[in-house]
This record gives sequence, structure tokens and C-alpha cells, in this order.
Amino acid sequence: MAENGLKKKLNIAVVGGGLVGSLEALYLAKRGHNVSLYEYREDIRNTPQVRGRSINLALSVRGRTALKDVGLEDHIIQNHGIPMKARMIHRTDGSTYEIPYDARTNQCIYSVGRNYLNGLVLKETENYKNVEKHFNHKLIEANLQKGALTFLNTDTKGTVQVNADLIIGADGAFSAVRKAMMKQPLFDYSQKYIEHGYLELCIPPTEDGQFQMPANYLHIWPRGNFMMIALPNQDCSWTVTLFMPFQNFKAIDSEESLLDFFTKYFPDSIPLIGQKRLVEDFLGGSPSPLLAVKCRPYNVADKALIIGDAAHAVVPFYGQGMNAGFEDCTLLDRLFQYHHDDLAKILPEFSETRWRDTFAISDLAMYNYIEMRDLVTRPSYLVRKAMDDFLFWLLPGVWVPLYNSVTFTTMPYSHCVKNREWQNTVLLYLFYFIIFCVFVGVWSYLR
Ligand SMILES: Cc1cc2nc3c(=O)[nH]c(=O)nc-3n(C[C@H](O)[C@H](O)[C@H](O)COP(=O)(O)OP(=O)(O)OC[C@H]3O[C@@H](n4cnc5c(N)ncnc54)[C@H](O)[C@@H]3O)c2cc1C
Ligand SMILES: Cc1cnn(-c2ccc(OCc3ccccc3)c(C(=O)O)c2)c1-c1ccc(Cl)c(F)c1
Repeated sequence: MAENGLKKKLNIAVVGGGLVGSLEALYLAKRGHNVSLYEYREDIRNTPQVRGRSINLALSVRGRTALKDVGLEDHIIQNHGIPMKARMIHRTDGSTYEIPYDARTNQCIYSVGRNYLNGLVLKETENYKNVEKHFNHKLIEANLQKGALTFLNTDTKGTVQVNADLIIGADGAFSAVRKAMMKQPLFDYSQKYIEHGYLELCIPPTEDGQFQMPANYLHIWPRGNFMMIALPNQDCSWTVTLFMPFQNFKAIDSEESLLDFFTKYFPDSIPLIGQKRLVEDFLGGSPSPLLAVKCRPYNVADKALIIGDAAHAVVPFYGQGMNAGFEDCTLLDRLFQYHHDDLAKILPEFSETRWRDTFAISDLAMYNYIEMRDLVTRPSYLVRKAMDDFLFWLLPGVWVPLYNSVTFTTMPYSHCVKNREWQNTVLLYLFYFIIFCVFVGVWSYLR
């Protein structure tokens, strides 16, 4: 707050014009600050889909809350997002069965196009004169304490010096802002590449432009050590993502081995994708790596902050990465409101209150990665899921299954984990009680 009691207009540089950076620029613009958004790539509204990034994503409540704050939720929900009301599980014999997310309240997640959503947010910033966007600007140097940034203009090959009151790094999992932050003392950092990679395939629409599979589902082919999912697109196609260890991708090096593999594990998908297209896209593509990043704190004094994947890249086995990054923007805005734009209070508080939840969703996503490989076919997993669903039906306000609390509520991720631990304890005692009752019953019968 300025001396005269008026709100001080900050000059804020946002590095990274992806999903989270463009949303953060919009939040800050709505607060009246001068925002300069710097993006390495060209304006995605003028370029085709970038390979090596998921084409569509699952949007859930946390992301919707952020879009609602900036006035874009209704547009996405009513004009673009495709509701997925249940999982459609595909067995190896090609048969399917569905598991609703929550039959009572019609909860659903939405499949949204990455480029569409990114372009929509960027377009919305054009309603604010206090936002400048600079594409083809790659951050190459940063002195965070001084608020000084150096960009390479990939068009002119010249460098651009920028000074800002606040630097926000939303430049993704390989963040240059985080790299500068790592020079600070007491900055903790860890990363993990998992053994699985992912490759995206496409199920085209029918000749008359309709979906080839039931549209309002998240289609899942759980196959132990590898899994495949499909999310619907606006053009009635499906973006199929195969998650598999790199060594398995490497072993499939010919049309014959590819078709043998898909015939064995995903037979129903071959006619949907098309044999020719499957061979071309699989053998013509290469799997992308999956990286998890954990670090803290997220700020340097009152000068710089990292959000989104720059702060907490997670493996995609919960569909929460973007939702968590959008939630960063929501929580940051609440802190701007509460502390009247006082960065000396906002930034440290964001770091201190956020890291437990981002660590929690990172662990949950990694656990899901393991769970989905091992437990989906294990009877005990299926019994647990059935008990979860029964108790959720019986005590909806009390017993909220982990996936539902993560996906359909804004309960802090760390509380979702605590909730799950409490449920595990209750189920364990319930299991012991059932065993005891069976024992007493048998003993009484045999007396
Ligand atoms: C296979 C897969 C599936 C996924 N599915 C889901 C899902 O269903 N739901 C979900 O919520 N999340 C999902 N995610 C996660 C989601 O994609 C990310 O969490 C999200 O994109 C993070 O957004 P971001 O803006 O923080 O980072 P990014 O999307 O990586 O954007 C960072 C931006 O910064 C720019 N940049 C990078 N370096 C510089 C630099 N030096 N200077 C200037 N600009 C720079 C980049 O060009 C980019 O535009 C998935 C991820 C993967 C890989
Ligand atoms: C993109 C996105 C959005 N949500 N989810 C998701 C995640 C976990 C889920 O449950 C645990 C479980 C599902 C299937 C088998 C065992 C456990 C469920 C569910 O239950 O619907 C949904 C994903 C996703 C992302 C990657 C893979 Cl590989 C995947 F299968 C789904």
C-alpha cells in the first residue's frame, strides 16, 4: 500500500505464457497491476499443437474455481469442455464396464483442449490495457534479488533487459526462474524421472463426424505395468495416451511387434485408431519422459515467486497438474487480497502454506502411478474400492473417497491424504471386527 493509502501499482514480470502463466497474468491484471508476460514460444493462437505436450487435459473443481474467478468458467463448461461422468474401463477381451464418479450428484470432470484453454486465457488478457505480452522471448538470465531479467528475442536474436517489482516464474518443469532460485541458500530441490514414458495416439471421428466410443467417459485400459487412457475432443476425436516403460516402447520396433502387442493388450483400440494410423503414429513418434519436481520455498524475499509446474511438476496419474497450478493462482490472489498487495507478507506466506499441499499431490500422483500398475487387478484393491463406494453412498458427507476429495472438492491436498489415513484406520478396525464376528460365529456353530 502506498504512503497515501492508495494501492501501489506493481510492475510485474510473468515468465511463461503457458496455462498457469497466462492465468496468473489475468489475475494480476484484474487487480490493476502492470503485467508484462514473456513467453519463449510463438503466440500459440498462431501455431499448431506442440508435440510432446498433452493435447487435452482433465479439468476438475480446483481448475474450475480459478477460471470462475477470472470469468471464464461458464464459457469453458458451456461451449468447450466435454463432461466425463464416469470411468469406462476396457477389459483385454474388449468388453467394457463403467464406474460413475458419483451417481448421486452427477459429479464429472471435463476434457479441455490445452491450446484452446491457453488461447482463451491469452485472449481475455487483451481486455486489460495493463497487460503486455511478449512472445518469442526466452529468459536467459535472472538476478532475482534485483528484479532484473535478460531475455533473448528469438526473432531479432537481440537481448532485452527488464526490471520488475515482482518476478513470477510460471515457466514450467524446466524453469529458468527456478534455476536462478536454486542459487539461494536453504532452497530444497529434488526431481525424479519415472521409468514410464507416454505416447499420444488418436482415435479419429467416424466418417460422419461422430464419436467412435461413448463420449462422456474417461476411457481407461488398465494393464498392470502399462495403461492407456482416452479423453474426448471437441471434433469428436479422442486423444489416446499410452503410458509404458521406455524399455517396452523400445522393444516394439516393427509393425509386426506393434500389432502383436496391441492385439494382446488393447485389441478393441486397433479398429478405433485404424491399423495404418496406429503403425504410422506409434513407430513415427517417440515417447516423452515424465518428470516430478519438488522444491521449496517458492519465493525469494518479496522479489520473486514460482508457481505451476515450475514449482511442482507432478506425474500425470491424477490429472491434477494444471488444476494444482490454477489453484496456485487462486490462493495467491486470496493472499494479495488479504495482505493488500504487500509482497513482503504475501510471498513468504504462499511458500509456507502451499508446499505441504503440492508435496501431497505429488506423492498422491506417484502413488497412483504405482497403484494403477499393481492394484487395479488385485482383488484387495477391488474390495477396497467397493467398500469406498459403499461407505460413500451410505455416509456421503462423512466418507469421501480419496479420488473424489482430490478431484471434486477444494479440500487442501494434504487434508485429502489425512482423510485417507483416517479411512484406512477405520477400514482396518472394521476388517478386524468382521474377522472377529466370523470367528465368534464359527466358534458358536461348532460348539
Ligand atoms: C501426458 C500429460 C498429461 C497431463 N494431463 C493432465 C490433466 O489431465 N489434467 C491436469 O490438470 N494436468 C495434466 N497434465 C499436467 C499439465 O500439463 C501441467 O501441469 C501444466 O501444463 C502446467 O502448466 P504451466 O503453465 O505451469 O507449465 P507449462 O504448461 O509447461 O508452460 C510453461 C510455459 O513457459 C514457457 N517457458 C519455458 N521456459 C521459458 C523461458 N526460459 N523463458 C520464457 N518462457 C519459457 C514454455 O514455452 C511454456 O509455454 C498433464 C501433463 C502431461 C505431461
Ligand atoms: C487424466 C486423468 C484424470 N483423472 N484421472 C484418474 C486417475 C486415477 C483414477 O483412479 C485411480 C485408478 C484408476 C484406474 C486404475 C486404478 C486406479 C481415476 C479414476 O478412478 O477415474 C482417474 C486421470 C488418469 C491419468 C492417467 C491414467 Cl493412466 C489414468 F488411468 C487416469
